[in-house]
Amino acid sequence: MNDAIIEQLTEVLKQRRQADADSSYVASLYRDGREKMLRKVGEEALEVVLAGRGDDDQALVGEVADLWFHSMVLLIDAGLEPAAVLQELERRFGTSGHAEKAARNT
Ligand SMILES: N=c1c2ncn([C@@H]3O[C@H](COP(=O)(O)OP(=O)(O)OP(=O)(O)O)[C@@H](O)[C@H]3O)c2ncn1[C@@H]1O[C@H](COP(=O)(O)O)[C@@H](O)[C@H]1O
Repeated sequence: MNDAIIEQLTEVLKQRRQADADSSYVASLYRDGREKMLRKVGEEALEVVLAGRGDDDQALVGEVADLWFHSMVLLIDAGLEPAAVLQELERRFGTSGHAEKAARNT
């Protein structure tokens, strides 16, 4: 498995800002703008929900990959680094969700 895929894909997604929308799907998302990206994220999230109700493991993995991919494009379009999400997960690592929520309410 390629552990560096998020980093590598991030570089490709940034390079695609200069690419031709006719030959690059990512460039076509940048061209079509934020609303198109948000619509894709919403669609892919729904597809994750539908696949999660089914029993096709590969379909679920594929839909989550589509959601992660489109979320990465959104983050880059917003001037953020996908790695920031990894850092946030790392920051949360080891803190129980219940404990974190209780700390928020005190
Ligand atoms: N990981 C992905 C990736 N995952 C999903 N997709 C595309 O996301 C699109 C969305 O899937 P849908 O089923 O919703 O497609 P659709 O109905 O054709 O989409 P719409 O017409 O509704 O926009 C499909 O065209 C998929 O091919 C991706 N396209 C690109 N990448 C990566 O991005 C790189 C750059 O891609 P290009 O910019 O196209 O060269 C590629 O080398 C890959 O590494």
